Amino acid sequence: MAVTEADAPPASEVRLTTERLTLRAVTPDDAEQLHRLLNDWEVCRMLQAVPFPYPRLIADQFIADSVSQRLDGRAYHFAVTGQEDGREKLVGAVGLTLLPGQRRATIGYWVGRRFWGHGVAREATGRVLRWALANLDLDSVEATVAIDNPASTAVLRAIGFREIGRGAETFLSRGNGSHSVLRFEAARADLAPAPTQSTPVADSLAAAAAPPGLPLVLVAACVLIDGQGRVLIARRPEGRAMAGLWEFPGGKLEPGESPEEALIRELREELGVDVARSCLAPFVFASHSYPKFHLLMPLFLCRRWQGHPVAREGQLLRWVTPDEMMDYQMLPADKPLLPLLRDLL
Ligand SMILES: Nc1nc2c([nH]c(=O)n2[C@H]2C[C@H](O)[C@@H](COP(=O)(O)OP(=O)(O)OP(=O)(O)O)O2)c(=O)[nH]1
Ligand SMILES: [Mg+2]
Repeated sequence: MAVTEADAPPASEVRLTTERLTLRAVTPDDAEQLHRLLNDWEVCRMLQAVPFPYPRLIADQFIADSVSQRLDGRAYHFAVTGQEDGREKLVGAVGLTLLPGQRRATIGYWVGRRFWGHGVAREATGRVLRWALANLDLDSVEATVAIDNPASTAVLRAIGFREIGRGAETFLSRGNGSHSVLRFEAARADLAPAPTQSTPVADSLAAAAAPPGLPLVLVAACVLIDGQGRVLIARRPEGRAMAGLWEFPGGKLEPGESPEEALIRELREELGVDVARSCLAPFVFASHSYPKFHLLMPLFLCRRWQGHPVAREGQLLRWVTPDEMMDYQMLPADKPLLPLLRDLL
């Protein structure tokens, strides 16, 4: 998919933090510590592609490969570091490898033995997973765990991975033959905090309009159209439900608001632009059942506004032609609307 991230920091420079840890690109300076931590039978025997003993030369080679893979966007190997006596200390690594052309990736991780039992794998791997689903063109991430590795299985389940099957794989450190493994997968819905709030307006309509049991959520959204017939789309940022998917600017109605009022407020909050009510033309609406709520979303068109749209809420913005828009992974409710928009423009 031809989605360039020119206005986002290049993924090769990504540095992620958690409460206790920093995750950054592996560099040649990590080789010595990495070799010391990984050249440990208890660590190696759980990793498929790591021999035991683990020669220093292979550590150097792994680091050189991971630098070039990161630059090409093929894989992201993070050094997981913590602070000890005021100094940065390597504690483990997390690697994410993209499966070309598939919107899927595999993830793997290890933690040095002396750092076991502190939730490092869970904290670091969960962080990379959330970043990846929000910022790379992915819909799911897979992991494989040796059947005799219950600690790692628990890590994956805690992060939100689901078991999807069993299989057999070779493990370099364990010699010939294949060994039983469990396969896991995590998609956006396994991570995202489900949006639960609905407005009083929505609540009062819910019984009539939504499928049984699903609260109705009212959202107003807008297609901003520029002088060249391009439309503005936004990528939902990390931390939001369905992060990483693209949408039209807008948001939920607050109590007492009309859709137009909500939209004028949202466009100011999200993009810093001012829109007059008379410049909002109703176009179509989306009616879509998500797992936890039913969405009813009027979509307006707008060709005139004041100010230059800027991302005020950490979202990524993109002006796209209607044809280009088809290459973006839009929110599920928006998909039926796209051909209508393309016909219009
Ligand atoms: N803005 C917008 N929301 C959409 C679109 N398609 C679609 O399914 N939605 C859904 C995603 C969300 O569940 C919901 C909008 O909720 P939101 O979380 O963005 O709402 P908001 O901007 O008011 O943000 P917040 O204050 O609740 O954090 O509508 C779309 O094209 N634009
Ligand atoms: Mg919004």
